Amino acid sequence: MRYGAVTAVDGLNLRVEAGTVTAILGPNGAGKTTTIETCEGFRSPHGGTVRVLGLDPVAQGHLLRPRVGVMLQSGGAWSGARSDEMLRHIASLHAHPLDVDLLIERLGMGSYGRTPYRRLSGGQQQRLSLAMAIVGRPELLFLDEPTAGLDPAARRSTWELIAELRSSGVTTVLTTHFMDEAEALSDLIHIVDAGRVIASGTPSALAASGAKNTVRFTARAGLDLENLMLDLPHDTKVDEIAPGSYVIAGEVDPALLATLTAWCAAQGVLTHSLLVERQTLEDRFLELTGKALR
Ligand SMILES: Nc1ncnc2c1ncn2[C@@H]1O[C@H](COP(=O)(O)OP(=O)(O)OP(=O)(O)O)[C@@H](O)[C@H]1O
Repeated sequence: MRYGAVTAVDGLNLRVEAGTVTAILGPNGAGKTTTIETCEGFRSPHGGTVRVLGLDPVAQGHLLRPRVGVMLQSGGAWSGARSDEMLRHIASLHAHPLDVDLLIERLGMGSYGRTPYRRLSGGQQQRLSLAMAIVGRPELLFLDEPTAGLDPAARRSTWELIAELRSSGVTTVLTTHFMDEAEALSDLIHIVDAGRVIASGTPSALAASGAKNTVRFTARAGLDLENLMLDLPHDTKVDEIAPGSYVIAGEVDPALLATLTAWCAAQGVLTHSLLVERQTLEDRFLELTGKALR
């Protein structure tokens, strides 16, 4: 997919299994929204093949739209329409919509049902957009940053809703910048950068796939680390990052801990604290995509 001279998505391969939640993560400008909008049929790809529920989203959009729910990153609603009116209108376009009153109650939208869309807060607009995406009982949901701007309670209730939809067989593809959200909700995560998928896996497998875990310990300053390294596996790194504060990076397993404590005992060193830190999904994300701002 190109915008003039900018190639936004380039050779991106991605397959989503029915009934699962898939999260697409990536830095700003990575091509997530472009990918989703191409799957929704809003953009015609300049190359490659896109099939959604077996259909071409552009040529067969009329067959696809009734089966798909879409929550855009912003907009998608008439600025002057009241939120309850809008939701009822969208519901009326579907053959078997959800009960609108129940949905309004479920998403806590009752207090602002008569407020025009343009006067809603950012979080209220988000909730209305989510309601509009699911009111038609879609088989497949595309949610572009569904919880951006939501307060913590609304965020959690959105998570619960997505999990319930999954239990009832709905397939969801979402983008997010919240790593905890991707971890909590998704069966599979794809990390996208510069228009390509650069890593895929379950949340736990992805987090565990990169640089190794670390051990931090404190003890007296100035330990003979070269001597310690002789006992540790050769690809292990040991640093004294501040006087008396040490970090070991490498394949952290029970054998490494046993070696470390045995070495300390032999040297007469008492550790004051010893902590094994697991790499998080966010650590892995930053490792893959870099820490520089774009
Ligand atoms: N309408 C457009 N016209 C020109 N360039 C665009 C347009 N939309 C997106 N781009 C460019 O395409 C690239 C991918 O943008 P896209 O919105 O898909 O990224 P994203 O991963 O969704 O980012 P974000 O996390 O910031 O939402 C960026 O370089 C962006 O500047």
